[in-house]
Amino acid sequence: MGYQHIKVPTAGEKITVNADLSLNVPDRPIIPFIEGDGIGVDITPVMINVVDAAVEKAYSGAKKISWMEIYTGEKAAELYEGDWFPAETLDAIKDYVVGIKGPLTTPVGGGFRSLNVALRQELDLYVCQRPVRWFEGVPSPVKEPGKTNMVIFRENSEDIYAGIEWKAGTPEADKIIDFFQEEMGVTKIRFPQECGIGVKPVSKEGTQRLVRKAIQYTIDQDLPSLTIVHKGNIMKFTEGAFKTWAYELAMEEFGGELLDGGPWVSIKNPNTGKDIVIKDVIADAMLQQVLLRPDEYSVIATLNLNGDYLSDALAAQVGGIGIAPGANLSDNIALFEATHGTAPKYTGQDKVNPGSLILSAEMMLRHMGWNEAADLIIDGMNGAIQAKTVTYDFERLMEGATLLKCSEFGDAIVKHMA
Ligand SMILES: NC(=O)C1=CN([C@@H]2O[C@H](COP(=O)(O)OP(=O)(O)OC[C@H]3O[C@@H](n4cnc5c(N)ncnc54)[C@H](OP(=O)(O)O)[C@@H]3O)[C@@H](O)[C@H]2O)C=CC1
Ligand SMILES: O=C(O)CCC(=O)C(=O)O
Ligand SMILES: [Mg+2]
Repeated sequence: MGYQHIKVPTAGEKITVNADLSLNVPDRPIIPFIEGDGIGVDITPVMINVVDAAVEKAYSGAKKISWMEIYTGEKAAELYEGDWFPAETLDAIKDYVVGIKGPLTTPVGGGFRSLNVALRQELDLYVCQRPVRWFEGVPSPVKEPGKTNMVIFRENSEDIYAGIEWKAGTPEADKIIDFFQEEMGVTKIRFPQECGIGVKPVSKEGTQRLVRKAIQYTIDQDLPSLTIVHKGNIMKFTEGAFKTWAYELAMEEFGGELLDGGPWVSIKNPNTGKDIVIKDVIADAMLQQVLLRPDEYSVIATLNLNGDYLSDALAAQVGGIGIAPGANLSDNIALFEATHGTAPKYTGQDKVNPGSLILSAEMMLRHMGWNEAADLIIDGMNGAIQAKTVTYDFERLMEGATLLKCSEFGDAIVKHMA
């Protein structure tokens, strides 16, 4: 395919997807990447160096990634004459099926809508998978951070996060308010004048495709429980329905049985014969549960906004969003990205922690079946942290640590690859 600005590497081949959704990964796959705005300029080159070093060390030249830069955000706007979200970026991700991105800026309270959310929506990347684990030695605000080991499955296409909203005072907002009041009998809009309106779509299909992935992951990884997190006591037909549909799926597709009359459900792991408990917790209570009793939670399935809040909160528990990785997944496309944003005050200072994006790349290598290279990244990360050679976010909380720049932390990870 001919692109306007994307330069396809001359060496390398596409990863392709088989009918059973497994991947064919050539020894020289072309991987598209978006550098990202703000600190993207700092962390993305470091991520690429670390991944290249791990792949070289693991396979001695027999495998190598051909990186292909694609553009969204500020860099795209410069290159594509004001187009922040070029169509060929989407084409490239669809075509190459595995990619990685740095963070992208979203203005608050006006301006354009989130490009991160737009990528998820346009590519129907309906799972946002965010693992939360502690690396020994990382400073944490809790006493026993090692007890926090969870994987969040955040619904990535629906909810109030879909961006269906109208500004206060516009004819559109007034029209919706009139409709609610005059045709739907709504009397609870406290101040109908100058009132913004947002819509929260939550569907059975959207819920169940997310929960199906979360349950399958719990089975495949031989984990003990899945917790549905919702605010269904208040938002009955959106968050409450999410809970109901999640339990229904566990019963209907995974042979679940009610525990003590329900609503908790038990399913059997078909691979190990062990029981898996499917339970639910209301979202506000969950925020205190994960702090006080983290070892009772393993896999979490939740709605888009809850998942956004919970992933930053849990990241803080194990050392902060400097090392919180993530993946956006559809059935055949995977776009990996850090949990954090563009941290604009640090742009270009070679200062921030590249760990989040590096660990996102580690997830990408596992997705590709390159586990040896992924293992080296984990070894390198462990080694750099245990040597107390870390970026500012850890250094300021550790005793006797050496402060490294972003790029130097990347070098330390490479040095400590076993
Ligand atoms: N997926 C994406 O691309 C995302 C994009 N965004 C966007 O990013 C922009 C900025 O958002 P903001 O709310 O400030 O959140 P950020 O996640 O960008 O930053 C908040 C704080 O988190 C810490 N932090 C973030 N990244 C790192 C890192 N790599 N290493 C160490 N510390 C880090 C810093 O803390 P400290 O000040 O203590 O040093 C920083 O000030 C917004 O436009 C937002 O929409 C936000 C989230 C996700
Ligand atoms: O798109 C954005 O700007 C923010 C997204 C975000 O916070 C997230 O997905 O975790
Ligand atoms: Mg977030």
